[in-house]
Amino acid sequence: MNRPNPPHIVAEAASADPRSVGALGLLAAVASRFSDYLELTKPRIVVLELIVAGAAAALASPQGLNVPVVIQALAATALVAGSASIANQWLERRIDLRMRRTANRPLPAGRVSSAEAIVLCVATLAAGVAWLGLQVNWTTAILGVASWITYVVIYTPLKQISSANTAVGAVAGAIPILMGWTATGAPLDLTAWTLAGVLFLWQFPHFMAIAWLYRAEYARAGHQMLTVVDPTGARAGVQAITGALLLIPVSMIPAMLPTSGSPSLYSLWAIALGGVQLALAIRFAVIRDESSARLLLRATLIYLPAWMTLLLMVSV
Ligand code: HEM
Ligand SMILES: CC(C)=CCC/C(C)=C/CC/C(C)=C/COP(=O)(O)OP(=O)(O)O
Repeated sequence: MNRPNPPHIVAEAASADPRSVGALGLLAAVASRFSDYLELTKPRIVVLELIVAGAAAALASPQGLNVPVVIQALAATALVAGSASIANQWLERRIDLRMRRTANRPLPAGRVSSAEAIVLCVATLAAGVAWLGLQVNWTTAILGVASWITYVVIYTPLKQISSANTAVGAVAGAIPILMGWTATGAPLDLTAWTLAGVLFLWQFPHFMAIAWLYRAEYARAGHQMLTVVDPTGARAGVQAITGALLLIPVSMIPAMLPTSGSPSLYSLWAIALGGVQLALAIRFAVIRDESSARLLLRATLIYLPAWMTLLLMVSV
């Protein structure tokens, strides 16, 4: 809201019709407000969650996807996930001021008020849960509430208390893939739990790289991340490797199930993808410098959509 306009906009505005300036100014104000609200929802995490949930829905519907229902499930999941991130940022609005990465977020920077954030949080949660329950099914709605509670009520305060927070956050982060599955009406079978298992394990290499990159900031904020508890990074390296390693056999399970079309092709690619991620986790654990952490983080962000694409390509 308080961002100054670039000079060319100010100059153009000065010579324009006052009515159009008013309209333009209003439009700019609305757009800026909307972008602050959007930022509160951590949209990039939501988008990746929706990609994996959408892929899970496709995998759960070998007979063909019920597109209108799945689109509604994804939109409603985005509302619930967005609400969780708003609640997380509201709870951490003072703590976030202590980290450069988060200090300019809409709440700590004062661009959005507490009252606005609370209204948005409650409205998106209520709309998302009702939408899921009434238009999709109540199993998916309950999973959404479970993920919201795990993230907001357990994970967020636990960040200040114990490095076990990451495992709890990983549960919250893995639930949306189950939501994509149940949105189709399919029961939670071994394949569904396997997908959730991969997403759960994936978060260890993903986050240990981040925990290393921002270890000084986390320490300043009082967050008990593993790289704060053990500043050498050795334990973070072990957790990154453990997650990346266990993920390979778990990601193999779909190849053994009857729903899989080309098991050997799938296995080969899944081992290759998981292998690259594991190699980078080992490199990070051994070197423990900024570039090895950044490379691992980038690899994790590629792994997930690549693995889901692979699953979709080879499944029935
Ligand atoms: C324990 C669980 C997790 C933790 C603690 C965590 C934490 C973080 C943090 C702090 C960042 C920002 C990194 C930066 O600013 O450089 C980040 C980036 C990201 N995370 Fe996670 N994350 C977790 C799980 C997930 C899950 C489940 C997803 C989605 C499936 C996800 C998707 C992303 C994406 C797409 C980015 C890049 C976004 C950007 O560029 O800002 N994360 N994560
Ligand atoms: C349907 C539903 C409720 C889905 C929830 C999905 C979701 C928001 C997953 C996030 C996983 C996670 C632990 C992110 C890090 O938060 P952080 O607080 O460590 O990140 P920060 O330091 O950037 O705030």
